[in-house]
Amino acid sequence: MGVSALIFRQLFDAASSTYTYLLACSETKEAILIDPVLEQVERDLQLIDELGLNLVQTPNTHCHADHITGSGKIKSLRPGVKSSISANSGAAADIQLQHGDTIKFGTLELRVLATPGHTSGCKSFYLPPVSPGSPGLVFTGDALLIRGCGRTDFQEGDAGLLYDSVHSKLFTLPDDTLVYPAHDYKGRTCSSIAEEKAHNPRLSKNKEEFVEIMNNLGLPYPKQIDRALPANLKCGIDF
Ligand SMILES: N[C@@H](CCC(=O)N[C@@H](CSS)C(=O)NCC(=O)O)C(=O)O
Ligand SMILES: [Fe+2]
Repeated sequence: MGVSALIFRQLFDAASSTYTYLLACSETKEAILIDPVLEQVERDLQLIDELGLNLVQTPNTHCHADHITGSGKIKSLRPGVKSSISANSGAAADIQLQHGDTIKFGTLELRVLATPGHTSGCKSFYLPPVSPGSPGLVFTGDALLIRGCGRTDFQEGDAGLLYDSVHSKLFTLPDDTLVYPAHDYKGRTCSSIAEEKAHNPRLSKNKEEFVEIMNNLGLPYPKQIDRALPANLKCGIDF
């Protein structure tokens, strides 16, 4: 399998600072779209069509609190597409993901890793190296952000659990694994496991210090939370 086996695009929603990821198998053209955003569905489907891809699934890393998922709208426009999210997110989806599952697209597959703590249903998606010497990719949702992590003050948040998830499931991946988060608020696009182990100002601390930091973030609630959470429990239908 060569490097060109993977087609990969990182897409951005400026209103919520959310990253959506398009991954496709270059051999079969089967594609998945991780964490689509409702307001960007037309843009993303246009790109998929322009690249000649066949979208099969829209995996969500978790039940988002700051924006509405595009999964429901995509399903209404492309009835063959399946939505997916963690089984213990409480959210409706065609496929309920569990730790250890795989998400297949053509000859490639993502491994589902349970990384709870920001929410109890948070999952990360790991794509092992597609060719010898190339790095794996991990899509970390809000569990691990670049030089940060998801907040733990709502949606079943649990700072100690998040620390254990990141250290046991993400920091044990190969150091050169590229980290692609669900958000960045400072214009950064990508990191690596080695970088985050060394320089993440929260997660490089010990667990006690981490919990203390997380309990004192003092962040305002996301602006769209009251609209986003009920909609995302219904696969992104806005009431
Ligand atoms: N200002 C934004 C929301 C910012 C925010 O709370 N982001 C979340 C991820 S979305 S649930 C978070 O976990 N942030 C951690 C951090 O350290 O910033 C809005 O109003 O939407
Ligand atoms: Fe979140």
